[in-house]
Amino acid sequence: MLHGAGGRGEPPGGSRDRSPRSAGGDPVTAWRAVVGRPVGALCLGWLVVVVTACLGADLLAPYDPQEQDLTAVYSGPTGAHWLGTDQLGRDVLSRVLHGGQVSLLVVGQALAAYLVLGCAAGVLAGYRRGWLDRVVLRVSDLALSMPAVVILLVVLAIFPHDESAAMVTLGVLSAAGLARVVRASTLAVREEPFVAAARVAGLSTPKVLVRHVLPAVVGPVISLVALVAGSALLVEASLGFLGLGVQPPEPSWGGLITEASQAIYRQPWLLVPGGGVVASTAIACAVVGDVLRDATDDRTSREPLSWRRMRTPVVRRAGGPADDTAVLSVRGLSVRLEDGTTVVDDVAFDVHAGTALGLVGESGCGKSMTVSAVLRLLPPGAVVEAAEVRFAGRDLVALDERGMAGVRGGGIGYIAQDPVASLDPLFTVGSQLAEAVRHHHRGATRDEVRRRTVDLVEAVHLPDPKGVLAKYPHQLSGGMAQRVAIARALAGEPSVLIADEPTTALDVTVQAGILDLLRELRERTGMALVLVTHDWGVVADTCDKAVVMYAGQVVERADVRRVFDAPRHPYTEALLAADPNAAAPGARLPVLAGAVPAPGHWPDGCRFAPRCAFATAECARPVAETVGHGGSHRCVHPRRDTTTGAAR
Ligand SMILES: Nc1ncnc2c1ncn2[C@@H]1O[C@H](COP(=O)(O)OP(=O)(O)OP(=O)(O)O)[C@@H](O)[C@H]1O
Repeated sequence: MLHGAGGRGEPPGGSRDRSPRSAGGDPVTAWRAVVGRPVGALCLGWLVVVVTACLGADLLAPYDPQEQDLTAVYSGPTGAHWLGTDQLGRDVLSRVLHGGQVSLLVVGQALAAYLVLGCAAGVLAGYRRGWLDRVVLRVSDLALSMPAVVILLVVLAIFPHDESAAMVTLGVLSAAGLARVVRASTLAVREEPFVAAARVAGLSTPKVLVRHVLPAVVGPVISLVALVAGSALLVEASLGFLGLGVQPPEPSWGGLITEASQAIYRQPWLLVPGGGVVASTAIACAVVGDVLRDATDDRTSREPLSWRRMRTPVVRRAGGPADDTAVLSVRGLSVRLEDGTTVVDDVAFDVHAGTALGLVGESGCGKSMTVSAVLRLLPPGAVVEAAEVRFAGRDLVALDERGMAGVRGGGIGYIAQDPVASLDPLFTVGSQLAEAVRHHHRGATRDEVRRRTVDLVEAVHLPDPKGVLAKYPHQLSGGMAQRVAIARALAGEPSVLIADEPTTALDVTVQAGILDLLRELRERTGMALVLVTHDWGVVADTCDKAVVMYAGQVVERADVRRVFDAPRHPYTEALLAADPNAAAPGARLPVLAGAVPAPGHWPDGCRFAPRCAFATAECARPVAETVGHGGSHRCVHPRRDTTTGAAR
């Protein structure tokens, strides 16, 4: 049966632009990717030449495909017959071109059935769910389990030599695979806020499907169609070769191969034109499909910060020495994007084994970029500069890409902002956890991998581990998905776990459960935690130290208790005052007016000055970090240190 392959990949690590439209669903981008790769362009060019030549056979073929010349049988290539002649002296080039018309027509019929049925069933099942979804899944299971060749033989027994009937049947049977892929893409896109918004806006279901859902699945579909076209062509040629398809003297590519095989000792050359055109066209379809799949694969193109886009260059710069007692110590870390804007500026922090560090700040302050820079998982074109990133005694700045690949997941685990989006909708939890276990425990037996996946699910306290392993990501609640994401991050037994907003999308009770789990894992394994958050409640509950970021810089760093009791930077103070967790019932919640300036528009002096109630002319000068009393701040008018009484 003809199945398109779905690529597998490591989980994405980023958070920006989750729209499936950018998930490689854009056909223009996909075709550009094909043309941009020499092998893709070559194969696409070959397909265009073959299809055009066959469609224009009436004009291009030098002879009538049936015209015989018994004085020139088995002639081999000559000036008059470029590809030679066959046993009846017929021109082989003309027969290849006309035969291609027949073969491509029936392949086209198979693809039409494949596309119409696969897309319609997949979109309706994924969008409507319920009984329709169950029926489509059962029917596709049935179709996938049926031996396609036997069914084709039955169809050809009922409709002798009717290649169209056989190929349409093939398309229908193969559509089961497409329906499943389209269903999975539709399931993902139907939960997108823009689809919900379209529904709320009153768009009818067909309009929502055509305008919002179908465009998102176009990318995977065209790559599958190209892959399936190659396989269908081979099936058509095989039917012709077996004498079950188009009958002589009508030319077809399969028939040409049969005729050539009968004259293999007399004129071996004859096998080259027929066999060559079938093989090269099928290979070209497969290569184009493969390149398209790479270009449209969610897992490679969805996230700018994906695990696959990890060739972020790193440049060493001058800066203070790392703290050797910390498991992760960062000094002078900056991130510059492709357009030259700096989004993270000279950040430093330390995390010790068994402790938790909270990276706090408003949205856009550079928290996610900072942790992504440590892992070197940044958007294409971004550059990391660092004096030192020391992890477990190793200098990560000196590591090449191979070395970093070993650190990711194994040494430093990462949990992305959106746990559901980081799980592949096409595979069960079990297969995704097993993939992570196999990656980190090379050589583990099947039983060991299975045991370890169950252990991981148990470690994150998910009830009924076997049931959970059999589930697909869309069957998990947000809290379950987050626990699965944590389990997968634990597969490599990391010594540092970075969690980017691990509780943002969860309700309060589930949030508390996840934080308890992270705390318990830290205590049990001695792993260090870095939590990226804008929620002071998470910092208070889970962290030992806090690093407050504003406009790409660290503005304050101290023990959590100290930050809560006596914040030194006015930004920290204002952020704490605006924290709803600490608000007095009935009292108005103070609001921090204004917004974080965008990168590239940062003031020269203190970046917080335009929003600061205590700013003076002094603040227009660059402000250095002041270190002391177990912390640091970057302010010329720090708030009173109530723990010592010092104004500065
Ligand atoms: N892929 C990207 N391309 C261009 N700019 C980006 C990209 N990702 C982030 N930025 C910019 O970098 C800056 C820092 O973003 P970052 O995501 O690190 O902030 P954050 O503090 O983690 O915010 P949030 O809590 O919203 O994730 C922002 O101004 C953001 O617009």
